[in-house]
Amino acid sequence: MLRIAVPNKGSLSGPASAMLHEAGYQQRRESKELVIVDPDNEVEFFYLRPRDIAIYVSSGRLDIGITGRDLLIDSGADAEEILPLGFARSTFRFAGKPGTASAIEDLSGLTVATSYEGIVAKHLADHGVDASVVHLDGAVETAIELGVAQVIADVVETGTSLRNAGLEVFGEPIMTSEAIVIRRTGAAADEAKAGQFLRRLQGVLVARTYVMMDYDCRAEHLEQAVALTPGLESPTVSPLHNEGWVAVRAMVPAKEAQRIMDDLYDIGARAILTTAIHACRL
Ligand SMILES: Nc1ncnc2c1ncn2[C@@H]1O[C@H](COP(=O)(O)OP(=O)(O)OP(=O)(O)O)[C@@H](O)[C@H]1O
Ligand SMILES: O=P(O)(O)OC[C@H]1O[C@H](OP(=O)(O)OP(=O)(O)O)[C@H](O)[C@@H]1O
Ligand SMILES: [Mg+2]
Repeated sequence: MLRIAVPNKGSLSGPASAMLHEAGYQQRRESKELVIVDPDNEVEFFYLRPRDIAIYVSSGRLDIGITGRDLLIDSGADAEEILPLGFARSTFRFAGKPGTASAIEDLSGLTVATSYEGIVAKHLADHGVDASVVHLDGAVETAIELGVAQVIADVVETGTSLRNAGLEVFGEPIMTSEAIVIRRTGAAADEAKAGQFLRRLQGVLVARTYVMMDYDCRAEHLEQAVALTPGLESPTVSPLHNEGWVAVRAMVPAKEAQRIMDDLYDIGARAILTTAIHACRL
């Protein structure tokens, strides 16, 4: 049985369970369930605090976990990223009242409030800056107004929380984060069950980001058309009953589908269709 840690709360929880469900795994029916077994897929899911997941995985008691890259780095746990999942994207940044600081060097002698003490302390040390770090559990934007710190370091997605607190980011982003799959550092990469789990998630990522495109074009335009739709390996080309015409089928990035359809039309392709990919195994 493969043992997998899944976030039980917060920004990662809903999208992680949705992705696992899309990959064909059973997920919990209500938010108080702590452990569920999916016997058909021989997987056991443990719903844990996102911040604790790297620690469980590094201990070797759980094989795989879904967490945030920032949480993994902050934990300092002996676990490694094996697959980025493309949701819960954020940057991790310093912010303060306008005019407080414009670069990390300005933080000498100041106090930084954060929920990610591990990341911040290391980042300051790497830059040789001697600042104090105070750990807060959340809502760190308010720490400045209440005089606990002059500066914060926090997760920024839309920037709304900072704006609402009258704060501005400064300096270079400390890191960028997203949801990731982790395993214990150096754990066997090709372990059959873990490999199958990763292939399923990769299949979901591809199904979410690609569409299937079909079109007809004149044989003499095929090379031009194929340059627009190279596919993942190579497009399928089949003869049409009408002589001199071929049918082409290739996967294309969903974001570019409309532009590619326009370009194909311009070179004379017709009957251009896109269809969603429900699931895939590359
Ligand atoms: N607004 C956000 N947008 C995108 N990702 C976010 C956001 N807030 C937190 N995250 C990401 O979620 C993970 C932190 O999850 P965690 O559950 O600890 O905090 P949370 O989502 O802020 O939940 P809560 O504060 O309600 O406990 C990190 O990887 C962080 O980058
Ligand atoms: O840039 P934004 O789109 O505003 O998102 C970033 C905010 O979201 C998270 O807060 P959350 O609501 O989880 O509260 P918390 O600070 O108590 O964790 C994070 O800690 C930031 O405060
Ligand atoms: Mg939060």
